[in-house]
Amino acid sequence: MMPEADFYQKVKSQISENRAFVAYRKPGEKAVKAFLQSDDKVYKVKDLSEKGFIFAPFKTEATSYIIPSEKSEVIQFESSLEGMEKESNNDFDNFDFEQLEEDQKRHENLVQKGIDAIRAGDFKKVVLARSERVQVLDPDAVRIFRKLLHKYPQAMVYVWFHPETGYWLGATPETLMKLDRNRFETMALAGTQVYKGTDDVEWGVKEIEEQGFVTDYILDMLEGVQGVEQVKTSGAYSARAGNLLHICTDISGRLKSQENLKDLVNALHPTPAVCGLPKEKALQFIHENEIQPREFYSGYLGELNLKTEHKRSSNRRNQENQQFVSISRQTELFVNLRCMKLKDGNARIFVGGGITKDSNAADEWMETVNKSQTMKAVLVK
Ligand SMILES: C=C(O[C@H]1C=CC=C(C(=O)O)[C@@H]1O)C(=O)O
Repeated sequence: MMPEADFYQKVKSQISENRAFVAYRKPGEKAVKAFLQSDDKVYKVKDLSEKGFIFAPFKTEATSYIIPSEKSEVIQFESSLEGMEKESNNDFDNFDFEQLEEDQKRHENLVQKGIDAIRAGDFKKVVLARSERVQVLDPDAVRIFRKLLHKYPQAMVYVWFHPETGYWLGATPETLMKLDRNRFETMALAGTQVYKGTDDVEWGVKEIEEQGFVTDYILDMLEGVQGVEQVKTSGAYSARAGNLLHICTDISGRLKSQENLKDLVNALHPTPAVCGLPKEKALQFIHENEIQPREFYSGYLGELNLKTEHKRSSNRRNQENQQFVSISRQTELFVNLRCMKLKDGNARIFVGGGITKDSNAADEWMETVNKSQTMKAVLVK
C-alpha cells in the first residue's frame, strides 16, 4: 500500500515514459492496483499460462497483450468508499451529445438485418454493436479513470495503456471468469432496462427468455470442458450497472486442474452477452455485418495466474500461533463492456445489445444510447 498521491505520481511518470501500464479496481473492492511495466518490450499472450494482467480483443485470433508480473512494479493504494458518489442516474438528463441521425439509421438497419436472420432461423440471438466518437474537452486518462472509480464502485474499473493499443478505459459489469484454486465462477448476463432508483423491477418476457437462453447455453458449453464438475447456478436476479439494470445468474463450479484454464476461457469467450447463440453462426454474422471493428470492446481483461497467499493458523496443540502459508494461482477476468478508446482528444465509445426474434430496431438504438451514458457521464469536466 502507498499513499494515493504517490500512486498517481508513479502512474504519471510511467505515462511520460510511454510505457505500458494498467490501473484498476475490482468490483466492490477498495484496493486500486497498478501494473507498471518496467521495460519497453511487447509481451503477447500465447496460451494463457502467462502471469500478469491480460488485455484480449474480441477476435480470438487477434493479438492479446499482457503486462507480465515479473516485468512490472505492482503498486496499490486503499481507496476510501466514503464520500464516493452513489451510482446515480440523474447526471445524464442534461446531456446533449450530438446523435447523428445517420448513425441511428445505420444501427437500426443492422439490427433489422439481425432480426430478419433470426426469424429466418439462421440463429437464435446475435449481439450487434456500434461505436460513437465523442470529443473530450480534457482527455486526461488518469482524471477520467478517477471519475470512473468514484462513479462506479460496483464495476471493474480500469485504465489500460500500451504503446501497441493506446488508451482504453471502462467500467464493466460482466465477469468472464474467476478462478481461485479449483473454484471457478462465471455469469449469464442479459436484458437491459434503465435504473430508476430500485432493483425491484419487472422484466419483460423477451428479456427473461433471452437471459434464460444465455444461462442454458453457458451450462451446455461448460459440459464440454474437460475438468469442469459440480456446476451450480444461482437464481436469476436484477444486477445494477451504473444507470442500467441487467438480469444475471451466477454460475460456479470446480475445475479439476489449472491446466484446463485455457479450455474454460475458450469455451466462455465470446459469451452470449457479447456474441450470440449459437456462437459460431452469430460470430459470422457479426464479422460480415458490423461496420466498426470491435478491437478490444467485448474482449476481456484482468488478472491472469497471479500468485496469492492464503494464511491459516494451525489448531494443533503445541504449535501455538504457527501459520501455514499456502500459495495458489488466481485468475479474474472481465468482459470489456461499457468501455472506450481514447485517442487524439477523442473518445470512441463502444456499445451493443442482444437481438432476438422479438427485438425492435428503434428500441435497440435507444438501448445503445443508454449504454453509452456510462462512459459519457465521466467525459464532462
Ligand atoms: C453488449 C453490451 O451489453 C451486454 C451486457 C448486458 C446486457 C446486454 C443486453 O441487454 O443486450 C448485452 O448483452 C454492451 O454494453 O455493449
